Amino acid sequence: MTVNLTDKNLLVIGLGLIGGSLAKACRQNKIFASISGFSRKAETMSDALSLGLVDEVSDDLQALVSKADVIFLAVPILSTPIVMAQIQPYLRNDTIVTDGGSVKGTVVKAGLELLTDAQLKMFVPGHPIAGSERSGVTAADEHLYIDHRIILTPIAETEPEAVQVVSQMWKSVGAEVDIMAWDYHDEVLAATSHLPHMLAFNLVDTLSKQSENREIFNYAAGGFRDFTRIAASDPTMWHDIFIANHRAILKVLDSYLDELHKLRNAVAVSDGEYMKFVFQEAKEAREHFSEILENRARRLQRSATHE
Ligand SMILES: NC(=O)C1=CN([C@@H]2O[C@H](COP(=O)(O)OP(=O)(O)OC[C@H]3O[C@@H](n4cnc5c(N)ncnc54)[C@H](O)[C@@H]3O)[C@@H](O)[C@H]2O)C=CC1
Ligand SMILES: O=C(O)C(=O)Cc1ccc(O)cc1
Repeated sequence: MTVNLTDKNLLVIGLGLIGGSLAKACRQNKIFASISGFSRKAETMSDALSLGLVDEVSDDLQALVSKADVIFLAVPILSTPIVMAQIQPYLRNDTIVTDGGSVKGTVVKAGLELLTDAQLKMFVPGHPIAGSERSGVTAADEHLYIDHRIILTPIAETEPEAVQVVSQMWKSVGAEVDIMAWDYHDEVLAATSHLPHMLAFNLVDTLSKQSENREIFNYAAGGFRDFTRIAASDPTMWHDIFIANHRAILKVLDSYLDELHKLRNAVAVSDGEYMKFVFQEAKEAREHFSEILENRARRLQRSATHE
């Protein structure tokens, strides 16, 4: 079912990479009747206005929230409960509240604690699996979400109609929407996103502290260059993610450390057979992953040509 968003107002709170990109894409594609923006710093709000990301900004959060039909929260994950508490008194019962935070447990918990029963019906936690190491209002990119997945994690109280509106918003900017339970989301993302970021921060920090290894940055190519890109991600955002999802991250980190120790021992005793076994399994996993990605690209291509 297609939902009409063209008579609705979108309010984006947090005008950085994720919020700014959604606002810009929705504005350029004329998805909503109007797009309002709010961010902590006045300078970010005036930049968002002059960069054409939003139609209006204001420091009057009450007025913005009162007229919003859909509110997208795109602030660091530990700031999300604070912002939710600020907007809650002004939410209408038909205003949809959604977000883009990388950890869903914290957002779901905040919603359950702060929102009324009526407001919970309109609560649709979400997470775009799209982004980069860049942050801030100037990083906003209207193409960011094209062909990327968005995970929505509605709770038992969420009305299907609210999920439909949020799905429609994301599809309108070129994304694909998946629905998942919030706790499963946090476990999956701990493994696929949070652990790799931890390894990148740790590896780049470790090597940069070894003065004799400074030279290696001059020769950073291929794999290590990718690690350095990820290690340039925003420290506040990742501080919040590691605190918010620590239980799931520790679980996957511990099993990773066990496997790393086994590989270390194989290197120590030159157990080539074990090494080859691990490398071969990893290669096969990557080939399987590439196949999934290619099939997905073909599927997206087919649905684009049929539209
Ligand atoms: N950067 C990425 O690649 C991705 C980030 N996310 C999630 O999206 C959310 C936003 O991340 P980014 O856009 O990358 O961060 P960002 O740093 O680019 O933007 C965040 C914005 O929120 C503002 N802000 C912070 N606290 C605020 C408050 N209390 N009230 C109002 N505004 C406030 C900041 O001033 C900034 O303008 C985070 O929860 C993050 O986990 C999700 C997917 C990808
Ligand atoms: O830059 C990268 O490689 C990313 O992985 C971006 C990213 C960061 C955080 C998320 O929650 C989702 C995507």
